[in-house]
Amino acid sequence: MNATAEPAVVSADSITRRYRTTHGDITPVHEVSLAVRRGEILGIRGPSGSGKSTLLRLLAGMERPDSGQLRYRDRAAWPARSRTARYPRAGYVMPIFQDPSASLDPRWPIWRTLTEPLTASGNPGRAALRATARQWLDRARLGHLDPTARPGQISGGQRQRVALLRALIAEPALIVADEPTARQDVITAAAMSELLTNASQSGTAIIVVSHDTTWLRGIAHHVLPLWIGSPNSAG
Ligand SMILES: Nc1ncnc2c1ncn2[C@@H]1O[C@H](COP(=O)(O)OP(=O)(O)OP(=O)(O)O)[C@@H](O)[C@H]1O
Repeated sequence: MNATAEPAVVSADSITRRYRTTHGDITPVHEVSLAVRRGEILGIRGPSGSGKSTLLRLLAGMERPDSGQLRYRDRAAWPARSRTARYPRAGYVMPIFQDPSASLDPRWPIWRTLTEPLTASGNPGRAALRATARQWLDRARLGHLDPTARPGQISGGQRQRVALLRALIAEPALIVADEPTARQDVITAAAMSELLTNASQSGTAIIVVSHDTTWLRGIAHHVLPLWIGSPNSAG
């Protein structure tokens, strides 16, 4: 099978998500179509309330579209009547949320959070895991952090970088990241760009939401602009 025939890591065909609120129905995601292949980075931008986070939740399989088709590789993501999305394998998608606390266990030291995905296929030992964690922390300009610190003992921006590192170490097929640079300065945002670009060059498909259009244009192969209340497509 050649690269062009390979199915997209994730594709959406006219997906729509509607919420019922006390003020009536709202449809933050309306007939969005896109496809992201191995090694591609799709950027998503749009004004506040245009449905960026909702779309990421749909693409990560955390919420089911009300209509339209979501596919992982060439399989429907949501089997009929299923309450959970169907992934081709465990760890297929790694989401990185705006609030990184959601993906970091407050009781665990950073080194353990980072290297936990590596212990799924055997335990290389605490010293080796700590050394690996330190190497990754260096790459995100976090080499000065105490790897035994808990998430509550580091800053919000540092937590966000730790959440990104955790996702990268897990080597998923797809990363969806919501505003990963929102709390970063220019230098750390550049370090995150480099990490994401390296991951995409190793084959990871990446979907990233950002308000920072300059940063997004620098990193993404395509950018999908969202507006409030209109159909969108990309890929
Ligand atoms: N679970 C929900 N129930 C009801 N309404 C929701 C729900 N989730 C999101 N919304 C509404 O959908 C709209 C889009 O929200 P969403 O968070 O996707 O926008 P966004 O583009 O990510 O915004 P921001 O840039 O401010 O983070 C908003 O009006 C929001 O209030």
